Amino acid sequence: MLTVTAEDIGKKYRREWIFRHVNLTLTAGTSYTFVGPNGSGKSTFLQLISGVMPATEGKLAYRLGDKTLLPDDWFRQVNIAAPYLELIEELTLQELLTFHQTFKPFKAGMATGEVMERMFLSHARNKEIKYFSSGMKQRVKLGLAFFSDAPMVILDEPTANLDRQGANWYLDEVQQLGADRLLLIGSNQPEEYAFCPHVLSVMEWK
Ligand SMILES: Nc1ncnc2c1ncn2[C@@H]1O[C@H](COP(=O)(O)OP(=O)(O)OP(=O)(O)O)[C@@H](O)[C@H]1O
Repeated sequence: MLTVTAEDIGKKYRREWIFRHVNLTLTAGTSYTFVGPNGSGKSTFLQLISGVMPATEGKLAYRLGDKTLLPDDWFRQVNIAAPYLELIEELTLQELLTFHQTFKPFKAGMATGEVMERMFLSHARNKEIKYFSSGMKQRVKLGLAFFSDAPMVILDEPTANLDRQGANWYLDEVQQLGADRLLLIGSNQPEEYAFCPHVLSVMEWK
């Protein structure tokens, strides 16, 4: 089981502390949602937790069972879908999924065709991502996060750009993530995380 521990972490941009003295342990097998108004620090916190951005102070540790992982190995544990992460626009969907699989395989037994079906995007397999609508791109981002094989899934603003049908698809798939996963969500939309047992406000870290 994956455990991520934050010990007294804080993040400062220029002279402004976004949050400080954050202590928590996130354990696989459940989900956590981080809420707060625009600009409160949800995305910043999730980027710190995923290891893509360093904290200004404090310590972050990933443990798999009793083994502490080196930061270089953290990215293998994380699937992340977020507005600031771009897809490779020049590739077709088929090419993107094939490329993605070379560094992060899909869950056991899933081929690219099945992944496209689960995204409801099989009809667009030969279309370049740059010609996808914003909602189609969001389905690709979420699908990569749902169906790639890693113990932690981070979803920042998961239903951004999705229509009602897309939002229902998200709710259906997110609740099918394995019971051994660690799911982290950044959200301002209660319907995105109604199922989530742990809701934490980043405003409490100011
Ligand atoms: N690269 C950066 N340089 C300077 N300040 C930044 C940078 N990135 C974010 N900030 C600031 O950090 C604060 C937190 O931003 P963040 O994007 O984490 O908030 P958020 O809660 O995710 O907001 P939203 O709900 O609008 O997505 C904001 O005041 C923002 O202006």
